[in-house]
Amino acid sequence: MGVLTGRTALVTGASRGIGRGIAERLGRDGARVGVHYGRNETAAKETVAAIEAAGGSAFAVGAELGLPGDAEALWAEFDRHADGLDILVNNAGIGNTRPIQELDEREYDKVFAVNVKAPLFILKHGMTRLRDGGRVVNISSGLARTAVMPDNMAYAMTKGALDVLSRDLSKVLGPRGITVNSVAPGIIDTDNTAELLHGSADGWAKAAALSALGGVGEPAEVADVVAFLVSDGGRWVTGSWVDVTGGSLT
Ligand SMILES: NC(=O)C1=CN([C@@H]2O[C@H](COP(=O)(O)OP(=O)(O)OC[C@H]3O[C@@H](n4cnc5c(N)ncnc54)[C@H](O)[C@@H]3O)[C@@H](O)[C@H]2O)C=CC1
Ligand SMILES: Cc1ncc2c(c1O)C(=O)OC2
Repeated sequence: MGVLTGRTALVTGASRGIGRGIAERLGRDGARVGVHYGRNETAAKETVAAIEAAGGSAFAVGAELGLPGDAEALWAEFDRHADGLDILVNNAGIGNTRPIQELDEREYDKVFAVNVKAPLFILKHGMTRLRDGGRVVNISSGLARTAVMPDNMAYAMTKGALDVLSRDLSKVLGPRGITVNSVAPGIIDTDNTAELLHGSADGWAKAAALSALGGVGEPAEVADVVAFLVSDGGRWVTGSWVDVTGGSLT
């Protein structure tokens, strides 16, 4: 019996990276996990298989985000597998945008559609499916609170907006005992940061130097904090912004 036995979770963008790490952890803790993906069904099925191989239960939920009607399409797909849920993790996101000098309206609209609009409407349509006492975690970024990478400003702006969603929605859902928090990773070793970390000889060392702990994070380090917030132990933490940057903001 895990601490989440009997709960149902949905993790968006769980086919790889941080989302996959969170999905695998919640599965190990006993939750039945909806593994959402945009296009890569094969990778999502690998995540489902990994959860099952570890003794857990999971199902894949396909829906491309950033398009009109995306949230309703996601829930229609989710409803085929489960009757309501206890835990929603909005993790899917586009991790990089070009510097303001090169940014065009298309790129701006896309990153806001995926990183801000989709979580808001996933929550609007998911609130009715989320059971009382439930949990919402939105994956933000340390960049919402530091100007260390101003060339990625449009991306950072989306996470600032997402943090306001976490804060204000905590008041809306609080009366139902549902907590809503942002979890903000620093640099984590994923496909999204492959160019930053491995694209130059000193990429990894420069990234590690940003953190007080002198390292680069792994998806499991984010997943461990999410696992706490969604457990019973996290019941009095809501509307909060949890720094999981390894001390990159100090
Ligand atoms: N890797 C890092 O250093 C950091 C990542 N983050 C955030 O963590 C979250 C996950 O990032 P990573 O695992 O690093 O990235 P990743 O690029 O490896 O994974 C992103 C996930 O989001 C999904 N996704 C992206 N666009 C989508 C769309 N249009 N429709 C449906 N799904 C879509 C992808 O399918 C993928 O599963 C993102 O919200 C990112 O902003 C925050 C801080 C640092
Ligand atoms: C603190 C910090 N440094 C670098 C990066 C992020 C971050 O949060 C991020 O989200 O993508 C790259």
